[in-house]
Amino acid sequence: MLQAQNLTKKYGDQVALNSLNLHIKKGEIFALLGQNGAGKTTTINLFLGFIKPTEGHLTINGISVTKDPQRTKKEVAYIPETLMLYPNLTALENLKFFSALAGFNYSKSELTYFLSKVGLQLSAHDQYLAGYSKGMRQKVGIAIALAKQATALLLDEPTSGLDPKASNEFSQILKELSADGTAILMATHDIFRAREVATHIGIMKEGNLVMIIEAQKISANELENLYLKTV
Ligand SMILES: Nc1ncnc2c1ncn2[C@@H]1O[C@H](COP(=O)(O)OP(=O)(O)OP(=O)(O)O)[C@@H](O)[C@H]1O
Repeated sequence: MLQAQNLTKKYGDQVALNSLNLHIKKGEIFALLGQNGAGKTTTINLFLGFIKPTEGHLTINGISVTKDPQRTKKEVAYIPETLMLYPNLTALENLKFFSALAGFNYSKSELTYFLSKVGLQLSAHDQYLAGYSKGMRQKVGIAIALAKQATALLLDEPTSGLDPKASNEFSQILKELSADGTAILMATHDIFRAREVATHIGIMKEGNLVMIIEAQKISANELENLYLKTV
């Protein structure tokens, strides 16, 4: 689903990402861990087509991101740390707008279904986003991903600033999405959350993916120790 082969990004002499090989399959959640500047956001931005690789190839659902960016943009949904939604529109209006941009014209009951599926209570659907908490806005972001029928979801530090309950709820929604077949790539600094939600964890250091771990095979403590030894 999400595939990178020898993917490299350089800024002059600075190697932001060095020959990354990665394959995230349908239904997998891959969490990227690593210190500031390790190359996590660079990886996500390359998949989004925001930046171009210096070398290597990357595909989403078999489609080349560099050769056919318009098609790959339709395949992915993106949730950054701070989601850019319209504060003066309601959740329903935001969802209608962004799904229309992706070419979908949903009825109100379909839009309501998506917002309810991500755990937004009915009374909030008609409220302006200006009054939403960060956790509620992130849920609207996931609803947009659902409405877009995205095959892959990319997230950059999505739970940063969320309280533990909101973060837990968000993780449960990610698990449901992956169970429905979405491939998920997530950059995070939250080791505990990564172990809890991901199927695979990659540790990055200085532009290199130095280790891939199956999340179920390691405890949170072991992962933290491994991380501290590695970075
Ligand atoms: N536009 C740019 N010009 C020059 N160097 C850049 C640019 N963007 C990123 N870099 C460099 O690439 C490297 C990787 O950065 P990246 O943002 O991918 O790290 P990160 O792992 O996401 O870090 P953080 O945890 O702080 O978000 C860093 O050394 C960074 O300074």
